[in-house]
Amino acid sequence: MRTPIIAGNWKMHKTLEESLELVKGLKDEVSKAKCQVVVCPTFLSLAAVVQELKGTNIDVGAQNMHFEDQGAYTGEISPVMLKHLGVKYVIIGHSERRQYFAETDDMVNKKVLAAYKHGLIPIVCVGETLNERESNSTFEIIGNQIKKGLANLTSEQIEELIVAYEPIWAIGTGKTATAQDANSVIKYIRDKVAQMYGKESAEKMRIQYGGSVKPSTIKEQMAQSDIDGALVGGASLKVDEFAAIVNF
Ligand SMILES: O=C(CO)COP(=O)(O)O
Repeated sequence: MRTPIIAGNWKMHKTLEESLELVKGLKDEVSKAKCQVVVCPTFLSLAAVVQELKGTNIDVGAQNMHFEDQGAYTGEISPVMLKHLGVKYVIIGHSERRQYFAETDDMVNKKVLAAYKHGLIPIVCVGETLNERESNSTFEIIGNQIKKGLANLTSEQIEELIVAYEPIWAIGTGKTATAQDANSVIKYIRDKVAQMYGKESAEKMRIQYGGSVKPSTIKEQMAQSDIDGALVGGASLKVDEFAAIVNF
């Protein structure tokens, strides 16, 4: 049995004060959640949010990081820095990073390896554009992202890793993939990983769905055979909505 994991990706939202207000509100509301709960604030709020959530059932993740330990990379944050803060997860290869900051599968792979080097658990995002979906290349695109992004890992690392399947056309648009469609792509991801690392490890790996997840969509999504959680954007910015999702 895979324990469900639901994470909030706050993207570039919330000042430090607003971040603290959100997690203070969330603490009690999600204390009885049956899934693992993660929030991913901006870098500037990470330290304070980690402190505020000590002793609660909410873990903290970062939204990105560099793959080097340190160096002349102006404006970047390293895995060492995240680990020292008490951050547990890191989102890698979000489609917005790929689209606006030119992240490639090769960089994604370097970041995944760097995350493990420093004891962080990666949440690796994959997903197809609307064009790719309409030209029937979803499986090919996702297959390549998985093959390249998850190269050179051990089966133990795969068992800990989290993949987030986020169809790009469903992000922030209010359109969700049907739960059945999402489940079939997620099953494909699991098969692909099974080819690379064996069925046993692939069965342990958790795969989230992301893209306009709301309180009204989560139940059906979580009822699917292979969907093990959600990566939530917009709806993770409000206490009542994120709490309703997590307590699905
Ligand atoms: O990109 C997402 C989470 O990483 C999804 O965002 P929305 O839930 O706002 O569509």
